[in-house]
Amino acid sequence: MSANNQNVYLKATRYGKDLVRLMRVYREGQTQRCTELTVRLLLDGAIESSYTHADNSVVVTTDTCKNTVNMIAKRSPNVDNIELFAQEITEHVLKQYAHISHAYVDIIKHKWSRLNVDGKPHPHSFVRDGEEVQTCSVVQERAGNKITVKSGLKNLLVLKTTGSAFHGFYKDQYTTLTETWDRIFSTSVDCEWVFVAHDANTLRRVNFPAIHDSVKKITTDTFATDDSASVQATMYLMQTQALAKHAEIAEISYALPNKHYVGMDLSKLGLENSGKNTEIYYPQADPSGLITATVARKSSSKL
Ligand SMILES: O=c1[nH]c(=O)c2[nH]c(=O)[nH]c2[nH]1
Repeated sequence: MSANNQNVYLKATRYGKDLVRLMRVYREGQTQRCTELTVRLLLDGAIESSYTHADNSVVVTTDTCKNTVNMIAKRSPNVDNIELFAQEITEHVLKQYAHISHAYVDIIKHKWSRLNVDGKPHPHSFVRDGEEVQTCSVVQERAGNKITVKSGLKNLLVLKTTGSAFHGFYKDQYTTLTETWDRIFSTSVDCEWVFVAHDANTLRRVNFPAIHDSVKKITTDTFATDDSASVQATMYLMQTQALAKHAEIAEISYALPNKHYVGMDLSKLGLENSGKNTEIYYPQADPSGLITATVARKSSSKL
């Protein structure tokens, strides 16, 4: 049966190349820098006929999408500034292909930190010191040359051994959790913030790496120093501080798993391991709590 006979329509399209992996090395005399990325480039536009009429003439191949990422990486001085690099890709795509109306770039930047040898930064050696990644998501639209930029950090694993409580929660016949005034708090930070401006020139002036470092510092400083009443309350504190400090950020979202560490019952071994004497915990793989929130400005400020 032909699809044209059905009472259906093509509602949304988007295609391109995912998992484009690359390592960019910058050689600056004796010192070298490197950036490892995983990139996704998706396109949309006047491409309906490729789905509905097998018309490949409108298809910029996904192979070309991969080539585009690698070509821009080769000629760009900004690969380590992933938000700028992503904008260079979206801008190229809209200039090059008149029938493409939207370009979507998502980037994951993997962690390589410079190694120290005898206390000195080594010129060309690096270490993967943690699974934390930096992310960004850029959408550029031909109409009005509108650009949306999101930045993020993911998989930042943190833990504190005290300074966290959880009590006064809603109780009914299904509640078995005991209240605590002192517990381990551990989470893997997943955070994303959206920038206010919508044109390329304004966004070019934003110092994305500095804002990333600042949001990370607000996150870790607040995590460490807040006398936490709950994951919810600590998260909200992080969000309000990030918005207070950075006028460029329109809204900020977190997803924080509550990675439970449960005090072990060692009473059968004749050992006291409860209350203030809890020293041995079981790190529970699952389930974990999952607390999320987005905090935005009531009236969006301008850059
Ligand atoms: O900080 C917390 N928030 C919750 O919503 C919750 N629920 C729970 O069982 N423990 C916790 N901890």
